[in-house]
Amino acid sequence: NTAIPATLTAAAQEIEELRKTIHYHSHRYYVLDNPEISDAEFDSLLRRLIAIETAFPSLITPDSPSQRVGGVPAEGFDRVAHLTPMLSLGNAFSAGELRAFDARVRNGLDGAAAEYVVELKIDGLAINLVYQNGRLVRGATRGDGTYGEEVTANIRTIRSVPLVLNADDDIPPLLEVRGEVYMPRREFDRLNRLREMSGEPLMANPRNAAAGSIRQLDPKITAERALDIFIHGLGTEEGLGVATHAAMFEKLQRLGFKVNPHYQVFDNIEDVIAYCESWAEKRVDLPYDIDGLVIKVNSLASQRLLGSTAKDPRWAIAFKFPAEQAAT
Ligand SMILES: NC(=O)c1cc2c(N)ncc(C(N)=O)c2s1
Repeated sequence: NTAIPATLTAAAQEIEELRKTIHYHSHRYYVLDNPEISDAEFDSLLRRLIAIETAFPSLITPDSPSQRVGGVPAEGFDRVAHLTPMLSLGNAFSAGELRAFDARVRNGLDGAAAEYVVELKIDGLAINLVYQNGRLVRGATRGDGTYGEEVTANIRTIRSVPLVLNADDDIPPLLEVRGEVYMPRREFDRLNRLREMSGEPLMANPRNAAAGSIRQLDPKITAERALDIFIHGLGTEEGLGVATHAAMFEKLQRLGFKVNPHYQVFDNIEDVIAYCESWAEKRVDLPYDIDGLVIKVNSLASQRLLGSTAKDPRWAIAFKFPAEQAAT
């Protein structure tokens, strides 16, 4: 409980150091799930930052870790245009349909063999994030793919969303990324137990709960929900400098983004099929819901060659598990 700095300059200096330290430990805890300090030590750093910012409010910036707890409620959500439209995905429901997808891809690449990245399809809410010079400037829902709802204040409350990017690697001046916001099943159960005790209607499933939490007008309510995110795609970018989807994941992780660890690269569709089918059972052990897997051509140049239809990319497809039989 050392004294609050006496001057604005000293306060700005200590705030800058505190933000760097808090950002580092927040990344280790929420993104890497590998903290170096105790929760108590982390909380005391955050309390010190908030105390100094309270004494010097002119030093508060939107990307300060103190802003995670949510700002003032919004009247409504503005409509914003995504820099690059967010496409949907074609679906495959069988191994045969995946083989057909592979044949189309190889045909589109004049017979060249294709390398695929296979990722879990998170059952959450699609979100678009824009970073300018390494700072989060906007978060939006998918909407109709071209326009979405501006929910930046709510996105800032998600601890695994970096407010500033790690400077260890060269930071692209402009970066638009897509991900899936989800509610871990344990958090969903916790919230429903609270609702049960207070006689409120229960939430139907984690996906609806995540969507409802992101669409709260009051960010303080969003901040009380332990939402999480996995970043899985790129929109507009300047200077990212990667040639494959897998290299993009490595770069995004170095920049501080949370990427789902279960992605794998395969050089043939039979291995892709085996991996997809192995998750039909394994998924029950995950702390979040998935409704399938997403298969993407790994080479970004090949993705560009294959292009997209008005709706979906020709270089990606979802492998869907049979829908859960509704609990009767
Ligand atoms: N609609 C889409 O394009 C996607 C939707 C999803 C989703 N729900 N989860 C994961 C991924 C992924 N790993 O790419 C994608 S891609």
